This record gives sequence, structure tokens and C-alpha cells, in this order.
Amino acid sequence: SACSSKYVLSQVHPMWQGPLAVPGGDRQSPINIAVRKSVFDPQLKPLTFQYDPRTCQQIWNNGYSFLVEYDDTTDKSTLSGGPLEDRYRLCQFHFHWGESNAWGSEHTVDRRVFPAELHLVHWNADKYSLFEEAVMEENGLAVIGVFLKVGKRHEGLQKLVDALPTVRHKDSVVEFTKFDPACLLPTNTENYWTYAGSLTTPPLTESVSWIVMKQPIEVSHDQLAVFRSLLFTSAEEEVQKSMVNNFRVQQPLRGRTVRSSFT
Ligand SMILES: Cc1ccnc(S(N)(=O)=O)n1
Ligand SMILES: [Zn+2]
Repeated sequence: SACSSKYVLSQVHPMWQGPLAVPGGDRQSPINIAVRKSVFDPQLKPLTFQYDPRTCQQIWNNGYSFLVEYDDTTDKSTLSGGPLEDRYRLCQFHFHWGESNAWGSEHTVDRRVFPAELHLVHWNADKYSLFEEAVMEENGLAVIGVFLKVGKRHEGLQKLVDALPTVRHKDSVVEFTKFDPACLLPTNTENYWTYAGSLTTPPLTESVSWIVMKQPIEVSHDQLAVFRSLLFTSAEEEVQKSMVNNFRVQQPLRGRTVRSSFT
């Protein structure tokens, strides 16, 4: 699916972390979520996840993270409800993590950092026909953010962890099927924060309805260590660089309101 190829690989360049000129630039991500400044919105609906594991296709190391890509040519795996007016199709999920368990997430909660963060990326299939179109539009994307904390081993994640050594280098792809991304959601998906933001890697477009889960999922220290065994570099490059700290610096809130689905 194109939801990851064109946008993350071609436009990523070493200095993209900096003040890359982005359209407008007043709704960038990630941000710190100041809990006491978030506003409870009783009109927020429960989220509806309808994922079909049969749409899972492959894992790809794009030189920035590893992506698990889904067939988004039909409405088989979708997200709706919550703050969303339309139905959004799952196109891929990926993670951000640190070189140690002390940091790694992109969003923070009252400045609390987590060792990693999962992003499930969806695009508005009611209004657009391709990810490429949706990525440029204000209500084009919806990304579910889930924090990872170190604790017990995550059995569902292990199938993914076991496949990572086969995509160690940038540009490697391997077939990966029948993975149900719902297994990576926390038990409580009713409590979340939501705000209008952007992609956190190029093209950094301001087209994302962010939905950040309050409850983290637990993964083991060893499972996170396998994330860090991935490489930013391709097999041909002389100097191999560990894929760690692939998170963006936090961005100014610029007056935005973060809503919560809970009090
Ligand atoms: C598909 C995609 C591209 C760039 N950035 C993101 S992210 N990190 O905002 O989820 N997703
Ligand atoms: Zn991400």
C-alpha cells in the first residue's frame, strides 16, 4: 500500500528534525499532553476498531522505523467513532523508540516520557480514494497513538519481534500476514486524548486527527531490545547505524485544545 512508501522514505533527510518549512506550521506534532489543561468533551463517542488480520501484507524497514503494512484498497480494516465524522482505513502501523528505556515516545503526558510509542495510521476513505490524497487534507488522516511501557512480555507483539531480524537493514521487506493489530491496543480504549496535529515525519503535513490512548501497553525489556537491533542503514553502507531515537522533537501547542474522552 502506498501509505508508507512515497511519504516516509523519499522525503526523509537527516536534518528533517529541524525547522523544515511546513505548510502553516501552527498544528505540528508531537506535543506534550498537559492533562489538567485538556477539556473533557462528553460528545466524543467510543472508538470503533474493525480490523481484519487478512489485510496484513508485509513488514518494511524504511530507514526510519519498521512499518507493518495493510491492504487499504478495500474497507476491511477501519477505524470510526471517537472524534471522527468519517470512516478511516488502516494503512500501516509503526513505532518510535529510544536507545534506552528512559525515553523514546513522541507524545508525553504531563511531561512523562515512555520508552516507545505505537502509531496506527488511517486515512479518510469516505472523502478520498487514496492515502496520497488524504495526506494533504485537513481531515485526511487519523493516527492512534499507544504508549509502550516496560513490563511483562506482550505475547501478541512477539510474532512481530521474531520477524524483525529479517528486516534488519533499510529497504528490506518481508511478507507478514494474519497479524491482528487490535492485539496491540490497550484493554481500555475508551480513555483517550484527541487533538488536531500533523505527521511527525516528512511530509509533516497538518492532516492528522491524533487520538492518544491513556492506557499504555506492556512489553518486555527484551522485546524492546530487538527494536534497537534494527538499522537505519542499508546492507551496502559501510558504517551501520542502530535504529534508535527515531522520534521527533516536541512542537508548540499554538493555542490548540486537547480534548479528553474521560473526566
Ligand atoms: C504514514 C506516516 C508518515 C509520516 N509520519 C507518520 S506518523 N509518525 O505521524 O504516524 N505516519
Ligand atoms: Zn509515527
